[in-house]
Amino acid sequence: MPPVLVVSRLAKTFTMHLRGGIELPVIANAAFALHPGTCAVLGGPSGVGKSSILKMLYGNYAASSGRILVRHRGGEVDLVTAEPRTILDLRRETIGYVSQFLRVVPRVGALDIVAEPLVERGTDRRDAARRAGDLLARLNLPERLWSLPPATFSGGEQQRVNIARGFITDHPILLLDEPTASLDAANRAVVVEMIAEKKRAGVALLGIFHDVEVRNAVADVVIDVAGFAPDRKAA
Ligand SMILES: Nc1ncnc2c1ncn2[C@@H]1O[C@H](COP(=O)(O)OP(=O)(O)OP(=O)(O)O)[C@@H](O)[C@H]1O
Repeated sequence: MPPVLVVSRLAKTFTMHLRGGIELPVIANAAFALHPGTCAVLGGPSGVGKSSILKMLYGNYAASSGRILVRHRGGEVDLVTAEPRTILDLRRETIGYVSQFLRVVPRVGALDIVAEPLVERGTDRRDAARRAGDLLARLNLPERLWSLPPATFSGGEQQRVNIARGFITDHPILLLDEPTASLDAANRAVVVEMIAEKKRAGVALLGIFHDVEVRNAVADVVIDVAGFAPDRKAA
């Protein structure tokens, strides 16, 4: 199967504008590809640039140079040079993202937060709510919490709402930033199973997992981000 996303010669240098413009090279020459039906994992020690890569792939951080070619609407888009509206369209249609923390919307209940991405894409509100409920039940979120805004939920409860929201759509590419960090063993196992289902559905996943057991259970390939480190002597 041809890849759905190809990264080549990707580099990121942060410029610290409030520190006299100090340049901090983090990634030089990253190269890898994501394939349908597989889960790749970004590996390497803390601070090596795993989150920075994930954020560039979602368009949150601008790359300094290189290419991120994504198969999108039957064509190909380079995320590095794409217009903001193209990036928004990519997020709508092609690239999903489960962040580490839920962005809580005041006064919106958990079930509606999970259903929202489907409603936005035109799914009937009742069907979307049913699918949201199925996911929340699967992730063991007590039904009495479904109508409440998650602001007061525990860290693990918020993370499960976030996972349900990220998994409810059918994006062909799914980025996962430590989705199991605050979960207990039972719920980690549910997420591992949900990732396996996405793979069977042909989704290409890329994630950061500090939990070794989860990583071993889901990873088809490990991308060693330390191999993309800039040459400090030359920098
Ligand atoms: N917005 C930013 N501005 C300046 N420096 C940044 C920014 N984001 C990340 N960095 C720096 O880039 C380097 C890589 O950070 P990043 O979060 O990508 O690493 P990581 O491999 O995901 O680490 P961890 O495993 O600890 O989460 C760090 O030295 C960090 O300080």
